[in-house]
Order: sequence, then structure tokens, then C-alpha cells
Amino acid sequence: MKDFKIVICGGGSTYTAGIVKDLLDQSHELKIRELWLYDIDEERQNKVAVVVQAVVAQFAPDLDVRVTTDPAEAFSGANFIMAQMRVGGLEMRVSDEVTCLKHGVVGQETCGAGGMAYGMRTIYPMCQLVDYCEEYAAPDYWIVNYSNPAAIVAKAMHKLRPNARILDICDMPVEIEARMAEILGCELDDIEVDYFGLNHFGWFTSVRCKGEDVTDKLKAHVRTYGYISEASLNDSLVKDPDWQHTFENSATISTLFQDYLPNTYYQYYLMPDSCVEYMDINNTRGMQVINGREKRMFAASEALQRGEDVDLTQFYVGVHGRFIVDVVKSLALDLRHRHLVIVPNNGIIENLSDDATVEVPAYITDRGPEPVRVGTIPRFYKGLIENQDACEGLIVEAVIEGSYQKALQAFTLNRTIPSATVAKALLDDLIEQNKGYWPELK
Ligand SMILES: NC(=O)c1ccc[n+]([C@@H]2O[C@H](COP(=O)([O-])OP(=O)(O)OC[C@H]3O[C@@H](n4cnc5c(N)ncnc54)[C@H](O)[C@@H]3O)[C@@H](O)[C@H]2O)c1
Ligand SMILES: O=P(O)(O)OC[C@H]1O[C@H](O[C@H]2[C@H](O)[C@@H](O)[C@@H](O)O[C@@H]2CO)[C@H](O)[C@@H](O)[C@@H]1O
Ligand SMILES: [Mn+2]
Repeated sequence: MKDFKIVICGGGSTYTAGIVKDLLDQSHELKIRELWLYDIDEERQNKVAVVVQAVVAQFAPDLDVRVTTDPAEAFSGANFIMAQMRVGGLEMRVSDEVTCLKHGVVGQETCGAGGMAYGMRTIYPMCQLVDYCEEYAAPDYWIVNYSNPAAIVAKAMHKLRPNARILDICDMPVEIEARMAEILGCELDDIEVDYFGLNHFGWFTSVRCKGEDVTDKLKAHVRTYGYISEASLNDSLVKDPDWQHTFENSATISTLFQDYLPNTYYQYYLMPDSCVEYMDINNTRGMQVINGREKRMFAASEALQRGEDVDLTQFYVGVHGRFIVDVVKSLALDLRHRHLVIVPNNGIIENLSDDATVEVPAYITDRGPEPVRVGTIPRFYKGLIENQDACEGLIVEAVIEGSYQKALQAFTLNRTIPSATVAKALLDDLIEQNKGYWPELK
């Protein structure tokens, strides 16, 4: 049986313990030779590593988890690199959110100006990760990337590192499929979808449950209740009021546009006014994560170091860990499982340009994804997607060329920003806030 060196890049992430639990759950199929955590922040990673060691002690006591900030050590001979870096940390997430809200526009991690700011911080650190892997990793390495904003990261890597063995993914559609399974009373594994769009900007065109077409049944439910059902109220993610609100908001969008079922992230683009009204500048999502998920992780680390018992199940939330492990497993073992992934369009959606960065179903082989052809899409959806893809493309070009004008064009095109003058004032503030992270824009 083949075995693999697996590296988690962004080892200090609040998600690491959950991902490791899912790796261990599936280690009878995906055999682990070595497991490494790599981060640029030694202190943070060491705290998270204490929790990870506790997970490993419970499920695979013979596995020796290695922890490092040395890229040569981490990536030498690596087969799979799971990337989840947050460039600028949660502190810069909050800074983006607050700056946007001060200008009266959506302040969000991956959507609107917050997403563009985060993208401008992340492009070059991701290039560096690719370069480390090209230098040190096994020749057939795969980076499976969660690092956000995945749409901009993917587009930038396709342009700047076209030969990199990197596959960008997002767990949001799978999490929506989990809600669909709850609505239908079936298992997540019973669900298969057709889907097209960009990352955090897509639509489910058809849903099957054990082969039966359940699209209309789901549409009727979602128009009334969003993606929430009785069963989902027990789900650990839905218990978070912010996520419950997000899943509920899909009711409005699927009532207004009944062709397809929306990705939850459309709330920020199609209902930006009500999102701004809902957001609280004194309690942004980033602040909630710092005071919630991050605080619980650090508290658990300290308690474990004091020799106390900790409930580790609090870190196994949602489909996040399982999804990335499923994708790695399909790449490693050539399983050809069908997953949604983010790839260059190249004709998949016929009436979009080849260099659009689309999210579509693909069969995952050991040579990479084999995307499923979508065909042509109707004008409304095409218009939305082309506008957003142009916006994300301009951000990538702004970073590469150091172009203020292209950044301003991107901000102006974005649906969450009402005018060119708001775009300029906000961009100027974000430049100040992002000093040391963004390239200089001239
Ligand atoms: N694609 C998806 O659907 C999806 C889902 C959930 C989270 N995410 C993303 O996963 C990432 C982690 O989220 P989190 O909330 O756990 O963040 P976090 O801040 O808790 O952890 C991120 C870690 O990345 C590290 N890091 C920063 N720059 C790095 C670099 N250049 N190289 C290596 N490590 C670096 C930080 O030191 C930190 O330990 C974020 O990018 C988040 O947006 C994506
Ligand atoms: O606001 P956060 O940090 O809680 O979440 C932001 C991320 O949200 C999505 O990921 C969800 C995921 O859908 C779900 O499976 C579960 O595991 O929680 C995740 C985080 O709450 C989204 O897909 C990511 O891109 C965001 O980073
Ligand atoms: Mn996502």
C-alpha cells in the first residue's frame, strides 16, 4: 500500500485539529508516512500543535507529528500539501471588515472589498509556497488549497505559476449539500449536484439524491426556509447564529431567481444593503472568530498543557476536514470521485472566456481534475459572473503590475460597492491599513 508525506501549511490554523482528525479517520485508505505542520508563526503553531497531539494520541498514538517553521524540512519529499494560510491573520480580517463598514459597504472575509484586500495580501505568499514545493517536494506533489480568497488565489496561481500542481477548493457548496441532505432526510454521500459559477459565486443547477432528481423539491423548501430545516438546527455549524442567518438568507435569493439554487455567498452580492444593516462594526465576523473559535483553541491548548481533560469534539465542526481529505484521497489513489473544484474555464462554460476561474464538478484523478462540461449559461448568470471574474482578474493584474488604476477599476466593478467615489475612498483607506502586505500601487 502506498504511503504519503502530508504537510499542513498554516499549521497554526484554527482548523488544523479538525483536519487531522479527518486524516486519521481515513488513514486506513490514505496511509500516512509522515505528518508535518508548517507555519511562519512558531508560537501560534506550537499552541495548536498541543491540541493536534492530543487528537493524534487518541486516534493514532504511533504517529509522530512533526512541527516546523523551516520550509526545507517541511516540504522535502512531500506528496500532499494542504494549504490554509491566512495572510495578515485574523487581525487583518477585522481591519478589512471595519474599514469597509466605515464606508457603509459589506465588510467580509472573501467578498467585496474585504475579499479583494485579502487577495492582494495573499498572492505572493502563495507563490512562495508553490516555489517551496517545486524546490523541495516530490515531483508529483499536489497542493490542495483552502487559503482564501480562493477565487483570487486560484486566478493568480493560474497566471503566475501555470505549471504548479495546485488544486483550489472550497467547502461551502459541500456544507450546503449537507443542509440539503438534512432537508431531504438522507446522507450527504447520497447527494450529487450539477453546479457552475465562480468561487463563493455559484449556482446549483440540479440536485440528485440516490439518483432521483430532487431539485424542485429543494427549491420549494429553500424559497420558504432557506437551507434551514428542523434537522439542521442540531448541526454544530448552524448553531452559530451568523451561519444560521446566512443559510436563511438564501430564501430571498431563491424566491427572486428561481432557475437555480444559490450559493449562500450570493447574499453579499445580491443583498449588500441588508448585509450591511445586519453587520455590526463592533462585533464583526472576524471579532466573533477571535472571541470564539480562536479563544477556545488557545484555552484547550493551555488546559492540555496543565494536564487537564479537554473535549476535542468541539474542533470537529462541519464538513471542512472531511472534504479536503476526500479530495487528497481521490488524487492520491486515483479514485475519480466527483467534487466541486476551482479551475481555469478553458471551454467548460462555453460562453465564458477561457481564462475565467470557474467552480464546477470534476472527477479527481491522480493526474488532477477532469472537469465536467457545463455548456452555455443564460445571460443573467453570465453577466453576473463576467462582472465578478473581471473584478477578480483586475485585482490579480493590479498586484502583478502595481497598478492603482486597475485596483480602482476592480473596486468600482464590484457589486458590493455603490460608486467610483466610494471605491476610491475605500481603496485609499485599505492601502493605508495594508502597508507592508500589499505591493506599492502607483
Ligand atoms: N476555501 C474554503 O472554503 C475555506 C474554508 C475555511 C477556511 N478557509 C481559509 O483557511 C485559512 C485558515 O483559516 P483560519 O480561520 O483557521 O485562520 P488562522 O488565522 O487561524 O490560521 C491561519 C494560519 O496561517 C498562518 N500563515 C499566515 N501566512 C502564512 C504563510 N505565508 N505560510 C504559512 N502559514 C501562514 C498563520 O500564522 C496562521 O497560523 C484562511 O485562509 C481561511 O480563509 C478556507
Ligand atoms: O467566518 P468563519 O471563519 O467561521 O468562516 C469563513 C469560511 O466559511 C466557509 O467555510 C465554512 C464551511 O462552509 C463549513 O464547512 C464549516 O467547516 O465552517 C467553515 C467556516 O465556518 C467558507 O467556505 C470559507 O471560504 C470561509 O473561510
Ligand atoms: Mn470557501
